Amino acid sequence: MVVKPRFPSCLFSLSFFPCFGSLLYRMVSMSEQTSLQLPVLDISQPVLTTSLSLLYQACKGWGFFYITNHGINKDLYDHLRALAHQAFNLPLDAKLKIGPLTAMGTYTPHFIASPFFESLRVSGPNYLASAKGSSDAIFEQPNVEFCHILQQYGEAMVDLSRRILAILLICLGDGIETKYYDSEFSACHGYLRINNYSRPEESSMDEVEGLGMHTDMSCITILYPDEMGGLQVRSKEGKWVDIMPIKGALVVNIGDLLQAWSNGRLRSSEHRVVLKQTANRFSLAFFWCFEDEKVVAAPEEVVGDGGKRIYRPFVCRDYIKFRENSERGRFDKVGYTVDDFAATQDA
Ligand SMILES: O=C(O)CCC(=O)C(=O)O
Ligand SMILES: [Fe+2]
Repeated sequence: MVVKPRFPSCLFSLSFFPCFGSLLYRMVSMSEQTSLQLPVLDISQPVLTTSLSLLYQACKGWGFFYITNHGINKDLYDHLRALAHQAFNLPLDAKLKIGPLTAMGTYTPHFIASPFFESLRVSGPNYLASAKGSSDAIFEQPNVEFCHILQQYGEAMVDLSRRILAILLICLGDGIETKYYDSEFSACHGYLRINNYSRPEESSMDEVEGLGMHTDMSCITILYPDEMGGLQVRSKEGKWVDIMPIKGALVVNIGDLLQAWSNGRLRSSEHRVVLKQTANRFSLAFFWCFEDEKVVAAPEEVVGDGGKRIYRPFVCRDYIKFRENSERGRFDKVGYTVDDFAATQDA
């Protein structure tokens, strides 16, 4: 049987790739070795009902999966990477002209999240205006190419986010997508974080944390990963497992807002980035979020008959403020999550 969600192009088929955690081989004994199998959704193909249950299992267990045939080609990514490289290579005082927090964009310098990480944020819905604000602040000449490519990438991510979200709602049960997609998710907005990682050549450490353990404050995150790898997810038992990059695939993960909205049925997992090589690492993380004033509350049908509500309803903005106040300058520590903010005694 084929399920037809509202966006015809969001139909998908699914396969599995085994992902063996190479780091894990050094960290745990042989008997504890874990191999992680995450579903790979071909987002251009019809969705089979059997595939939905496999996807749901992955989202419940790990909160991560891959998508292919997503329409973002490697040339676009390479081009964006080259242009972003020019921006990150500018002197610090030029980059600081963007932020830390301006209406247009945000630049996060080294030593905020980690000594090895800096990032540039481009916000929607007008990705062109946001990119232009940053670009005009840092480049001496207008950089039209940089702005247009960020606009193209941002808009493509919005479209993908909507399609992925519709599929995830279908996973949550009959009629959930039809009843709640428009009423709950139509005012969602997104932003792109361009992540640039570098570690010093002279470090004697085998590996360093490029981005400390955290959960994402999104409904979903779409990641264009670096082919060198380094992304790791924390299992429920607390073990770190590699999310290996797959050629041509994007990585999707569930964020805190969807975990709360789904009453914990979709998992927002802790993850981090480890740097094993001295080469520059680059990733594009797109966060699809509820609007600030949204009251996040799991609907009755999602909680299920006789189910207990494990989060109290909360305003999205209040959670973001809680996270910002709790985590400033301490990204390297165990971050707070939506559980710390809104879990009820039934959690
Ligand atoms: O760079 C990566 O692979 C992951 C980045 C990430 O987790 C984030 O930006 O929230
Ligand atoms: Fe993340």
